[in-house]
Amino acid sequence: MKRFQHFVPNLTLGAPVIKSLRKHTKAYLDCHLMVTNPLDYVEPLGDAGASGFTFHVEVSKENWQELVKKVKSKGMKPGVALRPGTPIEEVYPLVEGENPVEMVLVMTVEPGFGGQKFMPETMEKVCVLRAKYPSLDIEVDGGLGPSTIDMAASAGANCIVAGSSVFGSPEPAQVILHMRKSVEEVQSSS
Ligand SMILES: O=C(CO)[C@@H](O)[C@H](O)COP(=O)(O)O
Repeated sequence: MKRFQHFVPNLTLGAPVIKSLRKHTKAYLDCHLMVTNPLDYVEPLGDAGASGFTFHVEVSKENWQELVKKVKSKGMKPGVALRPGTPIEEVYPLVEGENPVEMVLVMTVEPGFGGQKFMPETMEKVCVLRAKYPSLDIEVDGGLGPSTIDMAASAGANCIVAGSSVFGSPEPAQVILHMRKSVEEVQSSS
């Protein structure tokens, strides 16, 4: 097994992958930086054509303002992510600051691996955020699929990250459609 990122700065899915994808698509390329030093990746990812740059609040308490400024200056949308055990209050200053993040990613599993079980207790954070910030983009990531999407959508999440449920399905388009509908239904009823 090879471990990248700390001894060397490479990421398995880093700027070279984004650069290659960008040649073939105009799609929104959402990058979630599960690293301790996100600042080091702003320039390479921006130059490669990333659309969104989400860093973790747990590692950015000292420099989030600088990070947000730099991310915006590279034409990307700044987001902040938090682990299941991190209190939601920690992101408030980043949403309410002079130069705010534009998306909050509430992790619904411990970051690191696909295929984990959705943690329903994280939905309380989504509800609190949605009540406080009606127009904020709220993303959820981990264990999302047809059996969990309604919980996330009704809590107020509007950006859904899904791996196993989509790529493990014989009908990925149907799974995406199902999740999209669930989010749209909540949006049209509120
Ligand atoms: O990488 C992580 C968590 O860090 C995963 O949560 C994937 O982003 C989504 O995978 P599934 O949970 O949908 O398999």
